[in-house]
This record gives sequence, C-alpha cells and structure tokens, in this order.
Amino acid sequence: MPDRYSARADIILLDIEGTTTPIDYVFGVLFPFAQKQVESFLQTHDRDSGVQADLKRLQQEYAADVTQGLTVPAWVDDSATAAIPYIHYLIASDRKSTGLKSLQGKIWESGYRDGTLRSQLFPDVKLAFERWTREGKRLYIFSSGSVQAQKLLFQYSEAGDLTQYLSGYFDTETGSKKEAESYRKIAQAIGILPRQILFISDVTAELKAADVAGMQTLFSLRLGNRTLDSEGFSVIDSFDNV
Ligand SMILES: CSCCC(=O)C(=O)COP(=O)(O)O
Ligand SMILES: [Mg+2]
Repeated sequence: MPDRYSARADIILLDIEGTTTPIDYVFGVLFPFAQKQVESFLQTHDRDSGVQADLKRLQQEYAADVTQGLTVPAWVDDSATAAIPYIHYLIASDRKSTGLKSLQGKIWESGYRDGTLRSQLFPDVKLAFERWTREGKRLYIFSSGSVQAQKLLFQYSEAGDLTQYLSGYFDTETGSKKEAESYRKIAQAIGILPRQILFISDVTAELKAADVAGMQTLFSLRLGNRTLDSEGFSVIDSFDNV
C-alpha cells in the first residue's frame, strides 16, 4: 500500500453512505425516522411550496413506475397523505429518487434540530477533514441525499459541526451518480479540471462514471459496507492514507 494515495489532488469529492458515514446509520436510523415521521410531517407541511414540489416530482415518478408495469402501492387521490404508501415503498427499496431525497431532508431537519438525530461519521473523518484543509485541499460532497440532508448530516454530527471544512455540496439535481456527465458538471461548477479531483465512494458504478469523466478515484471499504469487490479500483479502509 502506498504511503499516501493521490496526494496530488486539489479537490476531494466524497460520497456519504459507506464512505464518511456507516451504512447502518442511514438504514438503521435515518430511513426509519423518515418512515415514522412522514405521515405527521405531510399533515403539517402539505401546503409548503417545497413539499408540494417534492410531491409533484414523486407523482411523476409514480406515473412512470406504473407505465413501466412496476408493482407499486396505489396513490389513490390528490391529498398529500395519499402519497404515503408509495413513499414507504420507495424508502424500503432504497430508491435514489430526487423527490424522495428532497422530502427526506425536510423530515430529518426537525430531528436534527431537536436533538433526536445525531449523525455518525467514521472515526478518521474529522481528522482527515482537518488535515486535508491544512494541506490546502478543498472538500466537496456528492451524495444521493439532498444538499439540505448533507448539510444537516455534517452540521449535527457526533464529532461536532464539520461544515466549516466543506466548500460545497452536490446531489442528484446535478445528475445521477452513475453518469459521467454528472462528474463533468461538478468539475465545471468547481472550476477545475476533473483530473485534479479525487472522488471516493463505496459504489464501483459511481467510481466508473467518475473515472470516465477523468477524475482520480478510490474505493471505500468501510466496516459494514455491502460491496466488498473493488473491481480493480484502489482500496482504502480509512482516510488516514489519503
Ligand atoms: C445525505 S444523508 C442521507 C443519505 C442518503 O439518503 C443516501 O441515499 C446516501 O446516498 P450516498 O449517495 O451518499 O451513498
Ligand atoms: Mg455510498
């Protein structure tokens, strides 16, 4: 194993689930919280314009699922609560849907603010953020979770508020994490060449897309991760050597 990986990258772009944060926290805490709270949240916030926009997106996704012949729970009328069975289904199937992720971010906000939620990060994350920043690197996030959810996760973490180390956030509004075009757009938005960016993720399809776009890549093999096969990408099990 080299002493340090990709020390020549100016920008470090990080996935969240399976890279900075245990998969267990997302599946065992965040998703059940959203499942439990979605009904009361929609009853209270169904008139908010942001929530209405999320529901409209979800309704379009539902229509596309039905057209494709997928077996999905019925969305029976135009009331906000009629969306609940479909939302439960999407959460249970871990659909990386922009509408769902946006809604989840809004639901998690109250949990973070009242102290019910505190996000978990791997123990080396804070030290690496401090070190990379000292070295003059800039840190960005690219996650399927909404930008709002990403900011909350790093603000209300068990290691404290780490948002001061992050220069920006990208979610699937930029595009799918499995499409090379999304990584080109990110490089363009940051104003740097793709090859100056190191992307770290636990999902090889995401690394392949970043690689096609010309980014440097590392496969994150963290405790509790589901994918163990790096498919030839260089592997790290912590940020200590990056
Ligand atoms: C931003 S916290 C919520 C994480 C989430 O909802 C998710 O789908 C994680 O996806 P990632 O792309 O970070 O693996
Ligand atoms: Mg991930």
